[in-house]
Amino acid sequence: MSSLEEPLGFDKVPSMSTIDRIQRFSSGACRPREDNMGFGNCWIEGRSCSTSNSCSDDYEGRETEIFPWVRHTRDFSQGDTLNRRTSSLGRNQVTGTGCSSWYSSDHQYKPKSNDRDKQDVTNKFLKSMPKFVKIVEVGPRDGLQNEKNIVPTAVKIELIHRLVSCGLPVVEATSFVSPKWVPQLADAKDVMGAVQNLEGARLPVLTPNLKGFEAAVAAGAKEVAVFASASESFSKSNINCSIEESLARYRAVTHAAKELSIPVRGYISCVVGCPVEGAIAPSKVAYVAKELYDMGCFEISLADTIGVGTPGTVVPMLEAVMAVVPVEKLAVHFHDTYGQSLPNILVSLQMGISTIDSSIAGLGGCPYAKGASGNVATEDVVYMLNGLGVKTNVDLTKLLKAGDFISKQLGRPSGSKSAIALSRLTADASKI
Ligand SMILES: CC(C)(COP(=O)([O-])OP(=O)([O-])OC[C@H]1O[C@@H](n2cnc3c(N)ncnc32)[C@H](O)[C@@H]1OP(=O)([O-])[O-])[C@@H](O)C(=O)NCCC(=O)NCCSC(=O)C[C@@](C)(O)CC(=O)[O-]
Repeated sequence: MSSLEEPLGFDKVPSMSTIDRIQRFSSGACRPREDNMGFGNCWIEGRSCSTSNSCSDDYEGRETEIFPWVRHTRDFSQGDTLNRRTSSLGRNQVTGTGCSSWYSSDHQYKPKSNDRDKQDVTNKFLKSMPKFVKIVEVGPRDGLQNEKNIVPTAVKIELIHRLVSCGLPVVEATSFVSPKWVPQLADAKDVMGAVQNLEGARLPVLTPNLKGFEAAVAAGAKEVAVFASASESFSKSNINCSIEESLARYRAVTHAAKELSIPVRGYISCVVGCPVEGAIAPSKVAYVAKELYDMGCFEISLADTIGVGTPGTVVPMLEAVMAVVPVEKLAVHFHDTYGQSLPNILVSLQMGISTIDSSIAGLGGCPYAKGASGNVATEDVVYMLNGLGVKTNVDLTKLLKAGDFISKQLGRPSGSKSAIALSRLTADASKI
């Protein structure tokens, strides 16, 4: 068994208990870290991209807007069973019409008024949640870059349209990388050309160097992402250069992007484990994060490329990164190889992160990371966030349809557990 086949656990990090760490970070989740605001210019964040969406001020006004699942007043006698169930199932919320089941009010947790201790526990773990989470959908790019059979361009374009119509604020469209390295996305120019004027979502693309950046801009991209690694070995295998060389390339990209007022997101791969090097030190991740932030990336997405992280390793990694980059500039990107994505997302939320990457139907994987499986499924993330009462502005019913569409195109079942469970529920309901 390689070291990576063992879950990376809490025993690998120094003293302080996980709960202590979570508590330390959760109380200040909404506030900028004044002690760390002195570096890293934020020039790139001019447009509508709100990364401070964990703040309730930011959110308050939006509740009256377009959160379809927030409303519980549909007339279910008219047959809107799926919407009813998908909008309420994950939560302690009862919208039922007589069908008594495990999610009825009998099963809600209701602390008694004199039961302050229990109420304190609930508050401790749930009150620190951000009010709103921005989901960055990476399916069309991360999801499709690893497919054995190349997905037709028209299907990619249709998928992007469907995802945007779900209310997802960001849909990563494709990559302007070498077609020799990633033939699956060799049609980047055609995909971008077809969606560049699509409204309702930002559509960033991956660019590994200046050549890719120029091609992306020429094709109509209005936002890009660069992708570094916390592991030397992975940097070599993914982009054929060292970490330092990659940072120099990305400085050239962010410089060119600044001239054109194009926002640049920065990814860091292998933030807890690398397929070659094993466990990665949090300090290495923090180093790369600070470099990307200082060169002007408006957001840093921390990627557990091979999905080996557990809350035991994710918490200290986030702690190290949050010491050098403000929490509202961070996103998390989990692959679900060991089924750890949702617990990892949960602790990330508790630590104040409010931007989550995910992929429709759990598609995904990196062609240069042996053992990397799909990303956490967007449907599962939205289901959990609904359950926590955290807003996303994403319509789960439409999301399920988009997941169904791409799963059928790929000829395999969805990788989303929520999608599978909810589709059974719909099938059962239609028999009633
Ligand atoms: C970075 C390179 C290009 C270096 O590749 P290289 O071979 O070292 O590049 P080079 O500069 O020596 O050039 C070789 C050839 O590639 C061409 N070339 C050079 N750049 C480009 C470009 N942008 N677009 C198109 N062509 C390009 C260049 O013009 C030349 O063409 P030739 O003269 O031989 O005909 C290559 O390694 C590459 O494309 N790697 C991309 C790998 C990749 O896309 N991986 C998956 C995405 S990252 C990921 O999934 C992780 C993430 C983000 O999701 C987070 C996580 O979960 O970890």
